[in-house]
Amino acid sequence: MTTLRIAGGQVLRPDMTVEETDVLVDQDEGEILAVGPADDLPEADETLDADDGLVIPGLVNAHCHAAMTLLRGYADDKPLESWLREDIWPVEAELTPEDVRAGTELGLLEMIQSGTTGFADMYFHVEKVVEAVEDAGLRARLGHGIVTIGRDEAAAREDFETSLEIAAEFDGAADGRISTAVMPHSLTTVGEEYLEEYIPQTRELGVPLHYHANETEDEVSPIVDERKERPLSYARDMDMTDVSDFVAHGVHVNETEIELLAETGTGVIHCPASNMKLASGMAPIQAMLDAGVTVGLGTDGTASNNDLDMFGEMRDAAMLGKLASNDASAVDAESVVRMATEGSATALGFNSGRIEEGANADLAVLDLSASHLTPRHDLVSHLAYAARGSDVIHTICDGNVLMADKEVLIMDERSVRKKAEKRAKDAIERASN
Ligand SMILES: CSC[C@H]1O[C@@H](n2cnc3c(O)ncnc32)[C@H](O)[C@@H]1O
Ligand SMILES: [Zn+2]
Repeated sequence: MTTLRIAGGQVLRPDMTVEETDVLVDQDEGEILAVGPADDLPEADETLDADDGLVIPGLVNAHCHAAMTLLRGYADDKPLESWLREDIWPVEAELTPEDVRAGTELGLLEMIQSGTTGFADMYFHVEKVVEAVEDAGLRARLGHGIVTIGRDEAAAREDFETSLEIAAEFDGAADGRISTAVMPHSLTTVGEEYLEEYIPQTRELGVPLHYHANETEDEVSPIVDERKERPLSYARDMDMTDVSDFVAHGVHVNETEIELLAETGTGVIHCPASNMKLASGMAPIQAMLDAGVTVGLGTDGTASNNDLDMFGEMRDAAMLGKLASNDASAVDAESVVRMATEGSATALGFNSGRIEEGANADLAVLDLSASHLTPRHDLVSHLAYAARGSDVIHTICDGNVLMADKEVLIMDERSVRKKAEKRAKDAIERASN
């Protein structure tokens, strides 16, 4: 057995207490072997110094489109519908498989540098996303996003079938770090006839569903007008609210839908920065937490955020949650730290997000010596309100050190950035011709 010790740090435990202790990792199994004082643990093959640092579970970005790093800053300050149709989709139509690979690599680099070790991704050319994740050493639930509106029947069927094939082919890839889901884009961009036909096949395959739901009012009202029922009630009718399923956004949900989410165990991935930037609305997160809904946290794509820093997302979630509830005690520091760790991991079906024996060895270490983290009254407060992705010094996933002392070991940072820069410019140029 090859072992790694993360030594001398303050460690965030699952009950949100912080204790000075060491973490011992079995690198072959990619699991945490033990958490305990240095003197009680056996010697390890390798040691990572966490002195003056805070050891946390690797953050889990439970909804994103990693390759959209290519579109960061390309189209800002517009609402969802026109942003997608006028700006984003025309460029995405030009993206080649190698563009998706380059954009995903850039996204993964940013994740590693900011302490994210796991994520869920909905995109296309997913075989390239798989390659990038395999090489970068992260953990991910991946899927091909299905859109049927505006497509003829053959193309719509092909899209759904691609999603099923991708989910079947890559589930368990990269030694189990990659799992999959079938990913209809949303309840308004995929036709009912296709959901009726293909959701039973998804269930047979045994993978979860992931889709955008109740993101904007404009997305809710056509469903309510046409069907006289709420979107998530329609989703339940379509067998799309299993305990393994998770929806992105859940901004415009009413009390009945919150109950439905809690009863079925369907996860909700809160994306506060995207919701603010696209002016989609304020999700009732405290009400969902009170009802017992599994709530995770995601950045969405970098074209609507504009970064993949989960520390920023925690802060945004806490701030927006208070505003939405008109209550300063709502969505407190502990709640957002839980969302970004255990909540997201549970929604995605990962055995991560907790530093305890038997959990995946997915970890991040922050340098606490920065002026913006001084004094240290409450480290959970610092995680939620004061820390930044750039405070992360070490990132470990599946027991492997991906970044040590801020040096990314798994990819060549400069060439990843250079390649993405060129491919982004070329794709936008092709789209404007
Ligand atoms: C078909 S692959 C996924 C698809 O989703 C688009 N997208 C990015 N952000 C959002 C969002 O907030 N709501 C809905 N759709 C979004 C992305 O551009 C891809 O086309
Ligand atoms: Zn999205």
